[in-house]
Amino acid sequence: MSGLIAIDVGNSRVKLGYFPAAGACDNAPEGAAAALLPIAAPRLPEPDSTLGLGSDESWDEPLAAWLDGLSIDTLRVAIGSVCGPAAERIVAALRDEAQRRSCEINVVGLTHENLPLVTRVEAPERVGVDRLLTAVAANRLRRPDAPAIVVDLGTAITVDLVSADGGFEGGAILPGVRMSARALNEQTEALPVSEMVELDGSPDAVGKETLSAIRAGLYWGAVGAIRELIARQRDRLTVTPQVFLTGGAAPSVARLIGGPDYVVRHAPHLALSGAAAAAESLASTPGGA
Ligand SMILES: Nc1ncnc2c1ncn2[C@@H]1O[C@H](COP(=O)(O)OP(=O)(O)O)[C@@H](O)[C@H]1O
Ligand SMILES: CC(C)(COP(=O)(O)O)[C@@H](O)C(=O)NCCC(=O)O
Ligand SMILES: [K+]
Repeated sequence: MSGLIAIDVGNSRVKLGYFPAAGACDNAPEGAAAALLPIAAPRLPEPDSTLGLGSDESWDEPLAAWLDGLSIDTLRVAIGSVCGPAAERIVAALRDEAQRRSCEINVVGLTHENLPLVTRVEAPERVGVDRLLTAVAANRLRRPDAPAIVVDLGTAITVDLVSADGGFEGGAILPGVRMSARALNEQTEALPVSEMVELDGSPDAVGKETLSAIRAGLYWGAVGAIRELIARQRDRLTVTPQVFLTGGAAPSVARLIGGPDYVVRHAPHLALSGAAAAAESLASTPGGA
């Protein structure tokens, strides 16, 4: 059995997902649900199992344990990266594992050039491939007549527009929650660092001491910025968009982003699923991987 290992290399974490059926097209929905989807866009592949690796952790043990649980005889890998050193590290770790297990390894790097996605931006090669991968995934999730807005709350926060014809139109980039927390600490004399765990749950907007005030600002600042960007992107559209939310900070803000005229869906593995969808489309392209 081989399946596919999709990898999304971000600036904070490397995310791996195992897709046992990637390459096969047996997961398209039937009946009424199928009528809601474009013919060329079967349902989004979902990972059976995922692994997240932080840059300051050791990777060998968790990676070996995760691979043991998959019982695969070939490492078929599709990788999308916005952080070169972490990408090199994970590919080296996988090659070591392949050698140790005497199994074949095949790594495909995903770039704007081999994704099933039209980009309407000035320099597609400079757009983070994670943004493009989530757009590929959004094209598998959205109704064929509806545009999508994809919000990725990672190291940075991105809010991107995918038009109803499936094109990546660009979007907005702002500092992520942890990055903002660190900047407040590093660039002032008096402000402490607010740890991420302290952002779980909605803080009171009127902080009664410094840390509570920082928490209020970071949390509601991110929520407000995202809501404003969605509203402004939505203003350009004639059809109500579907909004998809992903990334490390998505669970804590998901329920607060919804607006009066759009529906928000939390999709935890959007970039991984987009990478699996891209690998599927490459495998079905003559001359593809
Ligand atoms: N409990 C939390 N509350 C708010 N934000 C969080 C929390 N946990 C993680 N984050 C945010 O998620 C980011 C990591 O998300 P991730 O999607 O893995 O990033 P990347 O793709 O950039 O590596 C952190 O930088 C931080 O901003
Ligand atoms: C905006 C990003 C830093 C987000 O990365 P992440 O938060 O997922 O680590 C990444 O997509 C990137 O490096 N982009 C390059 C510039 C661009 O997308 O236009
Ligand atoms: K990301």
